[in-house]
Amino acid sequence: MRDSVGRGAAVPDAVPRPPIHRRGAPVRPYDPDSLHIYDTTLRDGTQQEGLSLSVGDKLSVARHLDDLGVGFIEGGWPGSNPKDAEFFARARTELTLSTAVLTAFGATRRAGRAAADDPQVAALREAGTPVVCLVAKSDLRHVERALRTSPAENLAMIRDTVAHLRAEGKRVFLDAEHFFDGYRVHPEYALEVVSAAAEAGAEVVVLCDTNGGMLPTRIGAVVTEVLARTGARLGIHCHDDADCAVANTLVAVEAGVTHVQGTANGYGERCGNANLLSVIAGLETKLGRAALPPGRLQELVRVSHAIDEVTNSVPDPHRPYVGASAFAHKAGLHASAVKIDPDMYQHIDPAAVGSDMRMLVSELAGRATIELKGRELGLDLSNEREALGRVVDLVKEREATGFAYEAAEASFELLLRDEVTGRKRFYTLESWRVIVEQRSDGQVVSEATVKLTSHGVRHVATAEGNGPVNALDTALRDALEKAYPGLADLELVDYKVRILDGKQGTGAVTRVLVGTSDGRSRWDTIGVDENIIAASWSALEDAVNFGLRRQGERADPNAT
Ligand SMILES: CC(=O)SCCNC(=O)CCNC(=O)[C@H](O)C(C)(C)COP(=O)(O)OP(=O)(O)OC[C@H]1O[C@@H](n2cnc3c(N)ncnc32)[C@H](O)[C@@H]1OP(=O)(O)O
Ligand SMILES: CC(=O)C(=O)O
Repeated sequence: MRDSVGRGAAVPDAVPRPPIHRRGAPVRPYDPDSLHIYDTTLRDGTQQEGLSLSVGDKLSVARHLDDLGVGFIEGGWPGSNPKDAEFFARARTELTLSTAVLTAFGATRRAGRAAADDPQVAALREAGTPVVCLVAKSDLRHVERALRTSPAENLAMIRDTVAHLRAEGKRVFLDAEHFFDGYRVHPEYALEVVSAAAEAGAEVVVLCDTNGGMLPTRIGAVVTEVLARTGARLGIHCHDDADCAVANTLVAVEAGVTHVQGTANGYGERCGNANLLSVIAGLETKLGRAALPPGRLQELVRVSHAIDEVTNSVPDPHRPYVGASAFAHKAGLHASAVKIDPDMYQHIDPAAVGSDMRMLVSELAGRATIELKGRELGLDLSNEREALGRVVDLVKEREATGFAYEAAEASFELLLRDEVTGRKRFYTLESWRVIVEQRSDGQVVSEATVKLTSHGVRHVATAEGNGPVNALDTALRDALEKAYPGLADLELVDYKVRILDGKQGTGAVTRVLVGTSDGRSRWDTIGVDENIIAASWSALEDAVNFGLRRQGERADPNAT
């Protein structure tokens, strides 16, 4: 066998592959003590620009995290502000955690002061949590320039504060701030910080990439060295400024850390923290480490979205594992392979994290895409090669004129069902008309008239609306409601317009997307035309037709 550049090198026929743990049970059993999953959403997560949580919100996020099964929830910095202090006070009576342990975060004592007399340390003591996480400087430059104290006093601040809190009966973790930057310039001092903390009784020393600029190779190498030279139990806390926080965290685990910190959805200061949800998924599905109690990984998507809801964040569809697009397939070639085996274009089984595979129909689709989409819609199209070809052609033709079916799945479903199960119509349209009138008092009113025939009866309806589309929608439904009273349940809930550049030589076209709800579910339809009202009409007609099909209404056999 020759290689692709013809060098004639021997290539083994079968390259042995490393095991992939993505479908089987984790290799190591769940043991929350041997691998700490430490969430800092309520502390570092709230350092994100634009994110501010009430005490009630914080309690609610804590419940979601506990539901997921993380080992530790850092509730905040009790010495920082009244809200965080109140959180810990209310947590005592209002928060019952089943898997997680609540922790309080704060700094070591101030320079030149006894730990017992430091008000900030007192707040940590009084927070009432069994665990305290201290932040300490481990970069000599920060000791000298930010703390403005001596290297020895910084070590004393660490020892005293850890020992004091241990004597108070607390478990202590220590976040070694700027560890990786400090280690590069003054490795011996950074190691002294780790040893000082561990010797004073810190259970875990957490190496922090505070500025988020590290790359995985560096993290792996430093963790290996620090473990070998200190023997301390190590943790990892990474920021995402170089877009490597999750990778850095996983590499640190492979190098031997047994405590990982991160935030839900990666919220956090500047570019955010390591997304703990991705870290958990990576640990479980790729490294064979059980990060959560059995059965909880399937809650990942739900918990991610629930926390987005509380924090008032728009879920990013492209988030790995939990985003709506994480297992959505658009390219026809991908779909053709996925049809044979979803593993061919998926790095894990979406069900493992509580997600689903989805097919996106667009101009990039092929027959396999449509067949799989049909399967999602309950249609077996495996023996419908010709119909599939027609649908692919229709989709491509229409998308070339401005349609975008991936945003309007209901319109696609109508198109597909028309092609494979036959047209189903509920009325014959005679005409529609809209008048927009400005009256002498300055008021602008819209009035629409729709004329149609359904089951042999002609209906004419005129309606006013606060705009031409609203008037048309009302008139269409008024006209049809006698034949189909169930239409009263439908409501137009979203309306979006986009002007698209025309193809060569033609004018610009308008794409209208309409969202409709029946109070239980929502569907999206599309219309495209040079005229905005005509585009809206098409989208409204699809919305009504889809609603009537969904309600199982009887079609009009004479409708055209
Ligand atoms: C890397 C991280 O993300 S760590 C978490 C950072 N989070 C926050 O800062 C949010 C909460 N912070 C706060 O509410 C306030 O900054 C407080 C209450 C902690 C302190 O407020 P202030 O007393 O007004 O001090 P200020 O914020 O200006 O400066 C921080 C002080 O802490 C000192 N400090 C910083 N790190 C440490 C440490 N690890 N141990 C002891 N002292 C420290 C600084 O030297 C500075 O001291 P100075 O007042 O003598 O100059
Ligand atoms: C402790 C912490 O949040 C950091 O070093 O980034």
